[in-house]
Amino acid sequence: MSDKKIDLTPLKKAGVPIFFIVGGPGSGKGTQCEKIVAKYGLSHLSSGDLLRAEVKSGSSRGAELTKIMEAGQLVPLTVVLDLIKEAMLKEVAKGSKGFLIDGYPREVAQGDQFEAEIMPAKLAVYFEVSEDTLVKRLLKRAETSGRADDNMDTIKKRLKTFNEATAPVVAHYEKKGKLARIKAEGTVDEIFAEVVKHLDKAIKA
Ligand SMILES: Nc1ncnc2c1ncn2[C@H]1C[C@H](O)[C@@H](COP(=O)(O)OP(=O)(O)O)O1
Ligand SMILES: [Mg+2]
Repeated sequence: MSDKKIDLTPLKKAGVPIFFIVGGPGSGKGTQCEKIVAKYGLSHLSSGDLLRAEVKSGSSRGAELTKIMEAGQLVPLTVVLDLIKEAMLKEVAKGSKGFLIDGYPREVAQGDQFEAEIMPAKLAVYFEVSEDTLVKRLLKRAETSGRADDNMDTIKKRLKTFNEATAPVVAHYEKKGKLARIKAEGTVDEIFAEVVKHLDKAIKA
């Protein structure tokens, strides 16, 4: 995966807007992205979904990735970035209007590498939710998601990883003036109304 060079020319030429979607596990990234896709027709790429698909494909990295994800840790940067690049190229070939990169960057270095190799993001959208709410939502999701990481033990580890590695991402984009901080404790529609305000402004700019 990471040993083959990926030609990013078509992606760079397309020059479509890119939005990072950031927030703790269970903050509603996937839920809001679905609504954004319906309204704006952007391509939604969830780094977690890409990794889970890689695991399912039975590739040689699958078993290793499973171990890392079940420990609630972060997968190596180049692995995730390559998966994202390949998925973005596929979408560009289909005429993508822009991207929601959901669950990424998980750490500051991931964002910097993405922007250096691909293109700067327009905005990082951050869903701010208390830990209590995150845990409640994840335990509820666990009833139906079938996800190996939706259990109390892994949830605790994911929250720790989020607080240590991902919280600095928020500060990083805030400093650059590229953060949309959205209080995301309300209903799905209330939160979406806030999302729309930020996206409309960013897409016009
Ligand atoms: N505003 C909201 N209020 C209540 N529950 C919400 C919510 N937004 C999402 N949920 C639910 C849906 C899921 O079962 C769970 C986690 O949402 P998700 O979209 O899968 O989060 P993420 O992709 O950030 O991990 O919480
Ligand atoms: Mg998600």
